[in-house]
Amino acid sequence: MKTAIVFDLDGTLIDSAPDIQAAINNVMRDVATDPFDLPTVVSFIGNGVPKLVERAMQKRAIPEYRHAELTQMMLEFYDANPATLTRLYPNVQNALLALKQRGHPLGICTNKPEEAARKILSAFGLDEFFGAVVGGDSLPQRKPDPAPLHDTYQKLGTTSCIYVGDSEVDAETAQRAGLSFALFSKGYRKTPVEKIYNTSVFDDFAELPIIIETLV
Ligand SMILES: O=C(O)COP(=O)(O)O
Ligand SMILES: [Mg+2]
Repeated sequence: MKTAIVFDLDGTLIDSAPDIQAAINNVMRDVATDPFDLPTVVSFIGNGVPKLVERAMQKRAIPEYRHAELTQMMLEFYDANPATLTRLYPNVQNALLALKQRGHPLGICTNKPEEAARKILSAFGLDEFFGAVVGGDSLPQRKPDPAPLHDTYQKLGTTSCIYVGDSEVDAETAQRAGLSFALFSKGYRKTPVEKIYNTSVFDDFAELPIIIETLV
């Protein structure tokens, strides 16, 4: 069996921050507090929706007891418009096609809720590329716990896997899973590339198929 290539979603295949910003700012409007600019929202992304809401609440000094309610609100706003302002990064489609044609099983391992992830993939016509989609709410554990990543490539029927992601969380997940990690440098990371665990770094998806061939 060929090596599985598993991808993170937010900040890796898709630039989704503008839709996430719109949803969290709808929540902020409903609780009568100020909206967030895009860089601030980007700094909240990476550990899933409940954590994003927690970070937003801390910034606006909203009392903790409202967390479940505001998380539910966020999920509803986001689910209504998960792919309105979201864009694929350049050359993603061709890279997926090239990897698929070479026989690599492809999967998604994201901290985004699974249903939203599936909706976005289908909105961009990418759903048929992926044999497994594991979200932040698919298992009791979420990244950086390695369990969702192990689950993704096991669902693809392989034992070898390369993870492709954009963040510190993805790097830690791959490292804890004992896997190679290709870091997309143009996503939502907060730390210099040199300080993030990786086996390879790329800034354009046109380079990815070649990088993968050197790693397998
Ligand atoms: O939902 C998040 O916070 C991050 O999602 P990702 O794992 O696809 O980057
Ligand atoms: Mg990401």
